[in-house]
Parts: sequence; C-alpha cells; structure tokens
Amino acid sequence: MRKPTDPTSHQEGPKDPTPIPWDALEAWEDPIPMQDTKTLHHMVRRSKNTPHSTTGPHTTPRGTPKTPHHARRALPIAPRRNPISHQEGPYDPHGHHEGAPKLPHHATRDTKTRRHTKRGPKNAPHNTTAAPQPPPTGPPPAPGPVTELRAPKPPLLALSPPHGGRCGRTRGGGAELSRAHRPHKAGAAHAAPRGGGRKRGGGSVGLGGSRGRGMELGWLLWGAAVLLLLHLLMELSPAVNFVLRIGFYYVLCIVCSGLTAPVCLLVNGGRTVKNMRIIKTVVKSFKYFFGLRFEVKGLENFDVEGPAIIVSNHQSILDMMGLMEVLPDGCVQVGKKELMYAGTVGLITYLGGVIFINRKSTTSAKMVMAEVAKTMTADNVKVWVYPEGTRNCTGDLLPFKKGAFHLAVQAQVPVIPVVYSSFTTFYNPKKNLFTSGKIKVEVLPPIETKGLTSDDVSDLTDRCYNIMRETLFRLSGRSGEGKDSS
Ligand SMILES: CCCCCCCCCCCCCCCCC(=O)SCCNC(=O)CCNC(=O)[C@H](O)C(C)(C)COP(=O)(O)OP(=O)(O)OC[C@H]1O[C@@H](n2cnc3c(N)ncnc32)[C@H](O)[C@@H]1OP(=O)(O)O
Ligand SMILES: CCCCCCCC/C=C\CCCCCCCC(=O)OC[C@@H](O)COP(=O)(O)O
Repeated sequence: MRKPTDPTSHQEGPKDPTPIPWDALEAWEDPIPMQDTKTLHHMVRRSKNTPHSTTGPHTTPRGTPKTPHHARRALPIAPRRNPISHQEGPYDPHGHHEGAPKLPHHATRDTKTRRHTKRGPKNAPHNTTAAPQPPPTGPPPAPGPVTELRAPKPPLLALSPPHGGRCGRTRGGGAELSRAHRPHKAGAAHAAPRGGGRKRGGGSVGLGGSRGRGMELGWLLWGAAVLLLLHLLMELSPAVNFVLRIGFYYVLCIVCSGLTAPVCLLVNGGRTVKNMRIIKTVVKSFKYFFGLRFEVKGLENFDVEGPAIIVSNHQSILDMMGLMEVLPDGCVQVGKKELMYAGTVGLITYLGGVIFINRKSTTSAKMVMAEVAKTMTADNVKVWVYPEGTRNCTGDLLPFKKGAFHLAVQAQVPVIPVVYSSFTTFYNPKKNLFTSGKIKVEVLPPIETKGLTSDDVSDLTDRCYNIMRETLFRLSGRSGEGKDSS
C-alpha cells in the first residue's frame, strides 16, 4: 500500500546501475544452519505472501532476472499457511458475534454477583437515604436488560469525581450537566450528598472545588505530570536519562525495522543489498532524535573502481547511525550471526544483505570470508567490516582481527579505512552518559592490496591499525598520542 507513495521506492528501481547477483548472497547464507534461519525465513514468507499471491511466484515485481529464482529458494512461498491470516480472518467476525450477545449476559452476571456481595446491600440503603429515589415504575425485580445494566451504575458513578464535585458545588451547573448527560444523573444525584455533604460538614468546600476541577482534567494532568516527572528524573538522574534514551533508541530501531521490512520486500522483493538504501534513508533520520551531528570528510575516497573492503572503528550500537551517514551504495556489512535473531532488527539486517558470521567458530567465519572474497568482485559490492570484532567505547582501538585484511588480499581489492571520533564525551554506558554530541567522520584514502599475498596480511593489518588510531586521536582531540603505538 505504501509502495507508490514511498519516495525511496521511486529512487530504487531505475537508478541502481548494477544489481547484485543473488548467487553471492546465497553463498553468504551458507554457513548459517538452515535450522537457525527457519524462524526468519518464516517471517519473511509471511510478509511476502501478499505480493506473491497477486503477481504469481515467478514474477517478483522489480526483481532482477535472478531474483525470483532466489526468492523462491530463500523465501519459499508458503502454501497459504499464514498463521496471522488464519487467525485474523475467522477470528475477527467471530469475535464480534461472540462479543455482542455476551455483553448483556456478562453484565447480568456481574449485576447478580454484585447483588450478592456485601457492597450491594451497603450501597442500597446509602443510596436511598442520600438522595430521593424516583418512585418505582415497574415490578422491582424485573430483570430486563436495561434494568440490569443500570443497576450497578449508581455505585460506579457515585465514585465519578467530576459529576459529584459539580453537583455538590453549583446546582445550576450540575443541573445543566445532568440534562446533557441523562444517564449520569442518577449517579450525580447520589454523589452530591455524599461528597458535597461530607465536605460541607468538614468545612473544606474550597478544597473540594479545586479537587473537582482538577479531576475533570484528570487525564491531562496525569499525562503532564508523568512527562514532567520523566523530564525531572532525566535531569536529576543520569541513569534514568541513559536508560530512557537508549531504550528509545532500541524502540526506534525495532519499530522502524518492522515498518521498513515490508517496504524492502515490496520494493526489492527480498534479501538484497539494494535494501540498504531504504534502510539508510530511515536510519539517517535517527540522529535528530538524539541531538547527534555528523561532520564528514573524505567521502570521495569511496569512489574507487570496483569493490573494496571498508574497515572502521566500532564503539557502540549507535554506530549504525554513523554507518548509514556515509554508507556507499552497494555495500554490505559483516555482522555477528546473533543479530539475525534480534526480532525485526534481525529481519531488516537479513533483508539488507548483511553477511552473518559465527564468531565462535573461526573455521566457519573464515569459510564465509573466503566465499565473500570470491564473489564480491563478480558482484561488485563493497564489504564493511569492523576489524575490532566487538564494540569498544574507550576512546582507543582494540587490536585488529585479520579477517578483513585476508579478505582484501584474497580478493585483491583496496582497503578503505573510516574513522569515527571518540563517543566518550557524550556516550559512556559505564557512566550512564548519553547526551547530544558531534561526531567527526573521516574516510581515509584507499590502501592498495594488488600483488600482496597472505604473508603480507599482518603488515597490512598493522599499517591500517596505525593510520586509524592516529586519525581517531586526532579527530577526538588527542593529537600525537597514536603515533608511537603499533
Ligand atoms: C530501519 C531501521 C533499522 C534499524 C536497525 C539498523 C540495522 C542496520 C543494518 C546494519 C547492520 C550492521 C551490522 C554491524 C554488525 C557489527 C558486528 O557484528 S561486529 C562483530 C562481527 N564482525 C567481526 O567479527 C569482523 C572482524 N573479525 C574478523 O575478521 C575475525 O578475524 C574472524 C574472521 C571473525 C575470525 O575471528 P577469530 O575466530 O577470532 O579468529 P582470528 O584470531 O581473527 O584469526 C585466527 C587465525 O585465522 C586467520 N584468519 C582470519 N581470517 C582469515 C581468513 N579470512 N582467511 C584466512 N585466514 C584467516 C588469522 O590470521 C589468524 O591466524 P594468525 O596466524 O594468528 O594470523
Ligand atoms: C525476539 C528477540 C528480540 C530481541 C530484541 C533485540 C532488539 C535489538 C534492537 C535494537 C538494537 C539496534 C541495534 C542495531 C544494530 C546494532 C549492531 C551492533 O552494533 O551490534 C553489535 C555487534 O556489532 C558487536 O556486538 P558485541 O559488542 O560483541 O556484543
């Protein structure tokens, strides 16, 4: 439904010059046990059922020639076993039919129960003494549905503060209110002598009046109070500020992933690096929520002929915002496979073509990297790797893992380092610090690997590490500190 109005969808189709062959992405999926991916495939199938049902399984809209084939394999069309549609279809009307007749029945039961509870008799004498009762017009125990529904109202409405307060205070206003809301009249009449009487007796009319007004605006005031309290707590307690802000980031990621996934499916038909453009568009707006600013330099260094390995420092889950700020087209990331199970975020990373590796198995991770080395040239994709292998928010770099550099040498493609200045001035989970801030980003000139062999990987790794560390310190205002390290 969103497809025609989504601006990204207009950009996607015609502008992409070289669609990524699906075979490569298939290869990258290989190390992931099929059993592990079942849930995710199932989620993808669910979202995909609708377009397929209209266009047919072999005609995925806007797909490359290979897309339908892959889509059939990776996202096989479920034979109408969508659990949601199964439930929602019959449940909705059924629920309505059941709900409607049940209401009076339920109310009747409720009333009967009340009659037999201690409150019933307690209220009855109170009501009769407190306010003049209208003369009974029918047989008292007549159990018609109207009588049954009205019976429990007086005690409920007697607790209703606005009517009680008004009637007790100003008769004119109360009468008008009663005329406007006939069904509440009885309640107001009951409430008036209770609340008003007590207040008068206690000599606290003024207090009762302001309370009545306040309670009339109850919801509004509660909302304002909660917001004010949260604001105060955020101001006073760094821990609350941190939890709320990072919680909001999580919610934003989860919700936006859930909303973006169907768009990706509709526009590009399944798992493809082209989806990264859509994801990027969405994520780039996140920074405004957190008061983050990016100052980017050296974007022209991405303009290398053909594929490349991009390496960058990894400080936090907030890096996703920095990543999307500079991400070139046709670039996939290497991520830990656990990400795939992160609900909607897992789904969107899967759809974006993220290459998942198992960090617990060096052999498996190396196999994936070797496969990527083979296919990235043919597919003309850039691959983004975090060589530290984990998040590190100390303002320094962890020693680099060599996977990215083996990959570059094996594929004989350049390495492009990207450095983000330290987050420590505005983000530090250990100190519950998360405020607004500025992040400097620098894309460094490519480092060629043509002619290098596996023997050169260590040197290449060290060279890259040193350049990036020096840049990190310079961008973070710690000039000179990185020069002597290796
Ligand atoms: C719409 C809203 C959306 C909101 C959500 C937004 C979502 C956005 C999507 C974007 C998602 C981005 C995802 C980013 C995720 C970031 C991460 O997950 S970081 C963590 C995962 N990444 C990595 O770990 C990469 C870096 N690691 C490596 O490169 C590692 O080397 C390794 C390949 C994983 C292997 O690691 P390990 O098992 O620890 O082994 P090592 O010690 O590194 O190496 C052992 C040995 O093997 C040699 N070697 C390594 N790789 C290779 C290779 N490819 N080929 C040959 N040999 C290799 C290495 O040299 C060592 O040998 P040596 O003799 O000791 O040198
Ligand atoms: C059904 C399961 C539901 C789980 C919900 C989890 C929801 C997660 C939601 C939002 C988080 C948004 C994160 C965006 C992507 C972040 C990628 C990232 O930065 O991963 C960290 C990884 O590089 C290194 O991990 P470690 O530092 O080794 O650890």
